[in-house]
Amino acid sequence: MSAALLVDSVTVEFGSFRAIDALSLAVDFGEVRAVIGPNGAGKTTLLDVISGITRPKQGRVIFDDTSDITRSSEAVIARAGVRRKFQKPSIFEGLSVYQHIAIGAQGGFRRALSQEALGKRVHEVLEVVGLADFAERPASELAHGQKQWLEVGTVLASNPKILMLDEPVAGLTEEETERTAALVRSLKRPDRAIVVVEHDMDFVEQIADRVTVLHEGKTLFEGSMANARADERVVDVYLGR
Ligand SMILES: Nc1ncnc2c1ncn2[C@@H]1O[C@H](COP(=O)(O)OP(=O)(O)OP(=O)(O)O)[C@@H](O)[C@H]1O
Repeated sequence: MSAALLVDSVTVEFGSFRAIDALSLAVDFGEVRAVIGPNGAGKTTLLDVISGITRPKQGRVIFDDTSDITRSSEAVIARAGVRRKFQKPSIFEGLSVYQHIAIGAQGGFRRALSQEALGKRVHEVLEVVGLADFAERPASELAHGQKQWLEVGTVLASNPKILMLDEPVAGLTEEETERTAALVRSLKRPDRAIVVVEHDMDFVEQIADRVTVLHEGKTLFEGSMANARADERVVDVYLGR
């Protein structure tokens, strides 16, 4: 199996503070990987490095086995198919749900889509994220959970190879969390890797094939969620608190 994403001995420093410390991590195509760990462990910084927002001091990020994206710009990385849903949904005032997804879809293809192809793509995505009945609504009128799904849809519309979700269920109700878990599972594909940062462990257990537990910028544990729960070090620094 080829690695969708290889983080190879990456170090990130902010001044004299080491947020990521010689971290290595490989995510396979077809996999849903959760990255968990206490506040400040370096999870968001890791996503920032992968998406080209933060430059590592050392190390490399390799996409799809061959493509070194360590020094690529955010735009180049996104165009290659490495996409991220940020923690806070970015909703454009005045644009409809449909228009949000359409913007996502147009960003994902090398050539502009025809109106027909675009409409088809947007409707497909609206179905997947459960917002088909809301297409013409102003996105700003959606409930918080629906905004999260809209943001997932906007990213999904570009057909990403690597889909990164930063805290997709923060602030969601139990029912919305269940729906989000079903949504994430439905996005699994043999040619896609999904990386999720989340603090809700029941959600993580439902979606993740494997979890990586970060602590102080290093990997403390990697394996199944069930084994993470049974790992004394993981319980000490994170799960037992
Ligand atoms: N731009 C920055 N400048 C200085 N320090 C930073 C910067 N970004 C992050 N840090 C620090 O790096 C460490 C890792 O932060 P990061 O946001 O990656 O943690 P996290 O695991 O995502 O935490 P949380 O679960 O709270 O989101 C923290 O101590 C944070 O204060």
